[in-house]
Amino acid sequence: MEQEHWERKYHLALERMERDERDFRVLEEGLRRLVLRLAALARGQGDEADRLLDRLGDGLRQASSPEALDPLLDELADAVAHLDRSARPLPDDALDHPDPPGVEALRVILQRIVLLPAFTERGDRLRAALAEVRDAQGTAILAGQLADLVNHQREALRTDIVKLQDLLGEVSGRLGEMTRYLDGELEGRNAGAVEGRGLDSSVREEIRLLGEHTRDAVDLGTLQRQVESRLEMIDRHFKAYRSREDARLAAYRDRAERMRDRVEELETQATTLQDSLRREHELALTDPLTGLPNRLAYERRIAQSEQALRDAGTPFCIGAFDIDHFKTINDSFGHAAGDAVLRIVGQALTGRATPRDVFVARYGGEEFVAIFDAVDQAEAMRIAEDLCRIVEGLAFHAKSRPVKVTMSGGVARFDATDTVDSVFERADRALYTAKRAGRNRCEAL
Ligand SMILES: Nc1nc2c(ncn2[C@@H]2O[C@H](COP(=O)(O)OP(=O)(O)OP(=O)(O)O)[C@@H](O)[C@H]2O)c(=O)[nH]1
Repeated sequence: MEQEHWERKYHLALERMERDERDFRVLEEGLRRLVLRLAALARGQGDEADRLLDRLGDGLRQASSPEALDPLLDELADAVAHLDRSARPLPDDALDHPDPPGVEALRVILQRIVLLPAFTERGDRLRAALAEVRDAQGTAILAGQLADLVNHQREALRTDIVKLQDLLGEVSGRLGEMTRYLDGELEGRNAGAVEGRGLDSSVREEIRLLGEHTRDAVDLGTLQRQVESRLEMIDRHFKAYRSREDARLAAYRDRAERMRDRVEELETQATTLQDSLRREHELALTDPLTGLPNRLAYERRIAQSEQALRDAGTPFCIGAFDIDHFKTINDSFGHAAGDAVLRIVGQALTGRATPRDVFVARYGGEEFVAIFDAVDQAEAMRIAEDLCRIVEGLAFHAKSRPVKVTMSGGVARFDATDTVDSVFERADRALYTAKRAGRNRCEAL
């Protein structure tokens, strides 16, 4: 509202000045006529002066502006200065008399001049000068002064108008820019909203003061100073706001940067932790000697098979395996050789010869356990015997001597009434049956 108020005020001032300029044009025309009439009055002072007055008359009719008459007026004043002192003076009452028309016109124009505030001082002087006009010389000088005055005021007026237009352009541009900036700020950013509102109210206050101070400004200079000082204040608020905003943004970026670093650090830690947990988990489920799944892994795995049987009716069997006369290997070739046998047998049981869906784990000591998913007992037996053949086929040497390694197995199918323990117990019994039956073979129960 305040902005609208003073903008309207400036536009009014501009209109007034344009009106004044039109008045000046009328004034200029009046001056032209006045000089012609004064020239007519001055006629008869001498041939030289008359010739000049003729030229002045022509010049006045053709000249586009009073400045163009300056040289002629100078010439005229010069010629008049050299006239015979006894030349005929103007009649004493020439200025008071309603006639001749030149004097009346002069009066009218002077009245207009003195009505304009900017002319008051000069108008008074002109009026005084007018009272002194008694002869052609005085007439020419007065005409020159009038021309000067009009030119001077018209130039000053034009300069003022240009200045005012520049000022208005600057004010509108600056405020427009600021308004757009503030609109964007207040709309888009919550964090900066408080600061933005602070700036907004400061700017509004400055605009209010601007309106208040300029309301009473009487001339363009004062108006300009007021506007400039208010704009300077607005600029200062704006810059302070921008520097606070920049600082806030820098702090925010810094915080964001630190947070990103921290998140990266946490992500790395989480990955490391995950890796180590996975390793721990694998270790917990792996037999360290053979690298095979251990008994715990077997227990988890058989729970899954049991679940598949209960959910989808998928049958499965298990096999219990034990290396034959393992104690003898230990006793004959040492515990390390026994360990080597365990490793080699373990690798053979989980190697390429074993079907992919057969799960084999080290159960403990020299015992292994297998889960045969989705097969009946006969198929499980066939696979178990294959495994025994694989072990039998291993070429193991200890102390450069070939050592015969064989394995016996017992197979049991997981029945609906079975538990993990009961099925294992049956497979184990089948294993001992195989042992009793001569080893290196498999039995099923
Ligand atoms: N080297 C080694 N020996 C083990 C390990 N675990 C158990 N043993 C040995 O394995 C042997 C098992 O022997 P037994 O249970 O008597 O049976 P066996 O000699 O295999 O005879 P059968 O099973 O009847 O054929 C024992 O001597 C244990 O000390 C092990 O991790 N490494």
